[in-house]
Parts: sequence; structure tokens; C-alpha cells
Amino acid sequence: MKAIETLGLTKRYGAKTAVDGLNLEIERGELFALLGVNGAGKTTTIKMISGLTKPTGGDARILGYSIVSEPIRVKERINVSPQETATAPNLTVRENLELIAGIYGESRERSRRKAEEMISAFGLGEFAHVRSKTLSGGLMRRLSIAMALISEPEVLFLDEPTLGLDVIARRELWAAIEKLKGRVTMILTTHYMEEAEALSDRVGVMAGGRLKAVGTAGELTERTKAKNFEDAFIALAEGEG
Ligand SMILES: Nc1ncnc2c1ncn2[C@@H]1O[C@H](COP(=O)(O)OP(=O)(O)OP(=O)(O)O)[C@@H](O)[C@H]1O
Repeated sequence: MKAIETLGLTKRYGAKTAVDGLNLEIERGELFALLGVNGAGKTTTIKMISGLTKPTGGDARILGYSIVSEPIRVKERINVSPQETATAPNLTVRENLELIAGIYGESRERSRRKAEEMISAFGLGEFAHVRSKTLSGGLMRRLSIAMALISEPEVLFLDEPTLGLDVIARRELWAAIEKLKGRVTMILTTHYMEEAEALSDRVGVMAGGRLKAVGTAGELTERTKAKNFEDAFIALAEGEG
């Protein structure tokens, strides 16, 4: 069974077709980067797959469950690490993690244990007692992803995870994401081509609501006869048809 399979997934807003008959398959454990210029339809696609908005046509199956007819089953198995980090500013790193575990119905004891696991997995040990509002951008993003993982989702959406981070914080976050590869299916959106190239198993390029190409960064570079992946992306994102 695929982690994600979209079947003619479509979203229309009045006369505007934001996502146009998307057919896409993502394997379990894969890190898939969904790329496209502003307005290509990435956010709308992710919103539909994660149950935040309903398609106007087609369907998607997440771990076999339909987003149209079984949205609760889907929501139980996924989580989103949003672009706008949503931590409780006056709670510490540990308290934020325990709070989320509690919201997902874990006992006090298990919440503590899971928070500890995440602190260790994301290298947040020395900041466990720090209020989240005082964290740097990079640490905040790490906490945000840790919070999204505490419910043990099988599918995780990472929406521009390193937006606005400096190069060191970005590399640290990449390392944290790398460690999750193979265990959690991840769908990444990013405008940084080197990020897609460094992290993803495959990329999909969207333009005008349609999927223009799918493959590894290397394959797409070769297919477009570009000199690097960024040029390949530009050729695909701007190409007609
Ligand atoms: N709620 C809405 N109502 C009307 N049009 C919308 C709505 N949401 C998105 N659109 C339109 O659908 C198209 C796709 O938008 P979407 O946000 O999915 O693109 P995107 O690839 O995520 O872009 P970005 O990189 O800027 O986030 C755009 O033309 C956008 O204006």
C-alpha cells in the first residue's frame, strides 16, 4: 500500500482551478518534496491531503484511507508542522511537548517519557527548561517538528521548514529531518532547491495546479538537460503544457 495516492485530486475556487486533476503516488517512508513557484497549488494540495480543505473533485488515499469518505481515519495518522510555529510561548520546551502529548490522550507518565524522547531525538536537552518564546528560529523549528511527531504520525507534512533560518540552523534542521527518513513518510514544501535536492528521495514539480514532473532531482536535471537542479526546476516550472 502507498503512503499517499491522489486520484484526479482537484480544487476549484470559483473559476480558478488551484489544483487540476493531480495523480501522484508517494511510497511509505519516502521524503517527497513538492515544489512549484508561488501559486502553483502546493499549499492547496497539502491542505486537501491533510484534511484542512475538501477537494471539489477526485480523491486521495492516505495509507489506504479516503480523505473524502474517511477523513477521521486520515487525521489520526498524519500531522502537520506548519510554517507558522504554534508553540505556547510561556511554556518551556519540555512543557510544550508534554502539553501536546496530553492533548493526544497520553497519561502524565507517558507524556513525560515521550517529551523526553523528543528532547533527546532533536538535541533539545540543554533547552528543555527554556521558555519557547526565547528560542532562536532554528530551535523553534526543531521544537515545532518534535511537537508534530509526538502523536507518532505515519505521515508528516513539513511546510517550508527552514524558511528564514540562517545556514547553520538550516543544516541542523536538515540533520534532524534526515534522521526521520525511512520511518515517517514526509511531504516537504520548500522554495529552496538545494533543500529539496539534499533531503528528498523524489521531487514533484507543480505549475498552474498541475504536476509537471516527478523523479529524483538527478533524473529531472538529466531529463531537462539542465546544468543543475535549480535550472531544471525553472525549466519545468515555466515550461508549457
Ligand atoms: N481560498 C482561496 N480562494 C481563492 N483562490 C485561492 C484560495 N487558495 C488558493 N487560491 C489560489 O489557488 C492557486 C494556488 O494557490 P496555492 O496557495 O495552493 O499555491 P502555492 O503553490 O502553495 O503557492 P505559495 O508558494 O505562494 O505558497 C493560486 O492562484 C491562489 O491564488
